[in-house]
Amino acid sequence: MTKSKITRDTVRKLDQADHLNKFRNEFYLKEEHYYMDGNSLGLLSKRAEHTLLTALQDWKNHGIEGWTEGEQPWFYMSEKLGEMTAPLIGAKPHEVINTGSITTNLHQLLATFFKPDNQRTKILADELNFPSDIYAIKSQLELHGLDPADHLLQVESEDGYTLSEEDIITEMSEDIALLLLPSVLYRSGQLVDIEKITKAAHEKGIIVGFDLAHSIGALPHQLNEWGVDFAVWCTYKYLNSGPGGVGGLFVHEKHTGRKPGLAGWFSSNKEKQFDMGHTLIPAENAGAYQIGTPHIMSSAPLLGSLELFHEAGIESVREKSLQLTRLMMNLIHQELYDCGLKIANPLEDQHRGGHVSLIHPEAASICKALKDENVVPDFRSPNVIRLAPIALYTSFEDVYEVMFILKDIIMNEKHKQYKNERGIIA
Ligand SMILES: Cc1ncc(COP(=O)(O)O)c(C=O)c1O
Ligand SMILES: Nc1c(O)cccc1C(=O)C[C@H](N)C(=O)O
Repeated sequence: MTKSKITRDTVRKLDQADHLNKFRNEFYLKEEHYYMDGNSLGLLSKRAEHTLLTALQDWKNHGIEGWTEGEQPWFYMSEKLGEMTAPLIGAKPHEVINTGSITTNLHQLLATFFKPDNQRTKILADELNFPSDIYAIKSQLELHGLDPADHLLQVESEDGYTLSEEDIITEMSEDIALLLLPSVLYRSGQLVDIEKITKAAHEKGIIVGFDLAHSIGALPHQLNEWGVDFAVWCTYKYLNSGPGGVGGLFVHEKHTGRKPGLAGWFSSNKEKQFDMGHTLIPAENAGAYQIGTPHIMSSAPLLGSLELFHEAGIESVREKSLQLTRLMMNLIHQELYDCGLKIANPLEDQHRGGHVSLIHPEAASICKALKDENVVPDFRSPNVIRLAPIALYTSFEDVYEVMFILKDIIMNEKHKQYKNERGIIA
């Protein structure tokens, strides 16, 4: 933690020295408004707006021919997005495709990779993962006639917020077929060591999948080098593709040719697709794991959004993100030490993702008070306030302002006028 006092002057100097500062103008930010929820839904950029409008224009100008004509031909958009995403996750272009959502892609890849046999019938996961992932695992087990109560193992958390990598490795027994973990835990923001876990699982003959929802666009990955078997993610968080934006998936090239568990005509080799045969000839790349017609209007914004990541560079994004979250934690130590807040995310750079996670017994009412003061946090039941300063559009001075607004709310008990319970969307 820093020793010298952080002042407004300190943070202004950080903003002046910030070479990502120029990207702020690319986004629709409201004046005097502090958006700290880009880990749930990122903000609209002008580039994303432009590529979405271009898709509409292509439809207007070309009708059905838009599949192959126009500025952004729809037939190849999922592959193009995959290519553009590959550098963000350390993948080869043919290992990535944008399609579906996290949950549907997870169903697809569990159907593809989970092949219980006499020896291996179990899936290893953790008790802190997002519910949808666990629901998908349970339904896939049931489709195989396996009872989740016996065949789903969930690594327990000691503190209710973080996982011990050693505990995960200890659970890797001979009867486990597949391991699924989040890269960054959605509540606490803990970053799991993907390389270490993958290596340990492979030594035990276990297939490894990761849910990158809370790390893609916030930090770099090396999925190909680390040998991860498959991964899924959404693009509406740090990648700013908009609500319901297209998801993505990665299948390591060592699995090229593996038959998709859930086939559809968009799993086809593109040259053969319109032969309309009843025997699927799958694409020879990650495209094989698509199912049906791509959702073009939910994919097009990502084209523009990814341009920004290419210009900024994911290493620089991570560097600034760490600086922002470190500043936030330092200000908590300096200004909010007696506000009853506890930092739930790991403090070390190599163990935390892109958001800061604060625990407070009145977290729900504090979040409501923050919203009324033009700060957008999010609340996760029962007691977590998540704050995500985003490298491409949050300034250091924004973080400073937010911390003083939070201090004022708690010290002056402004949150007491709100009910300490969640809203419908938390
Ligand atoms: C870790 C994680 N997994 C899964 C989901 C669900 O994703 P989707 O609704 O896009 O399928 C989310 C967020 O909604 C998430 O944060
Ligand atoms: N996917 C969401 C949605 O459809 C509505 C509201 C929020 C979300 C989210 O993405 C929540 C997010 N995954 C989380 O970490 O809590």
